[in-house]
Amino acid sequence: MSLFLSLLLLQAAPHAMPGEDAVDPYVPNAAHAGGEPFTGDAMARAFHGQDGIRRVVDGMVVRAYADPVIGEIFMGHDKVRLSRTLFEQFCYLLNAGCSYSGRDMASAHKDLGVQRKDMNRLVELLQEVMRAEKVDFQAQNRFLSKLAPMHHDVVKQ
Ligand code: HEM
Repeated sequence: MSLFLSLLLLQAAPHAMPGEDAVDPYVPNAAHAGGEPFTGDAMARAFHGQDGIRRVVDGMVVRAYADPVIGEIFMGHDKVRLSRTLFEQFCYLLNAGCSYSGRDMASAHKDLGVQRKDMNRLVELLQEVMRAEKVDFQAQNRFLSKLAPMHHDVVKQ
């Protein structure tokens, strides 16, 4: 793609990083993150700030794409965008100073056919990376509880 076209697309989607595929237009909204952020800075500190959250997200994304159980669902989807929007979402929910610019959970997952077992597997991978990041166990569980209600929008009913 020419530099001119890349710059034009970046202007049309102001949050997008170079190399991201275009998605259908939508209006960004904090409610798309699927939950209210924690209050105070305890959770952000437990995840070691934005640098720690970045390590957790990148570790989870790498594991998800390579995973024998759920890798197939991720294959062919834009890893650059997913890494960015997932980071924004986690950082927003953990009250670590970000806003979320991605799609709502129902729209982002509507054609993926995610099943309960896939959700369980992703949670296992997230636990693995939170442990590697040495996130306090109680904070891990608080975060998982924040994500849990989103399964209604993620898992195919
Ligand atoms: C609570 C659990 C989950 C959360 C919080 C979550 C969060 C997200 C976010 C923030 C995005 C990006 C939205 C955007 O860029 O506009 C996304 C996309 C995606 N998610 Fe999830 N997700 C969850 C569960 C899952 C599961 C269990 C799977 C599959 C095993 C999955 C597979 C995907 C895929 C493949 C995409 C890319 C869709 C696309 O490119 O159009 N997600 N998810």
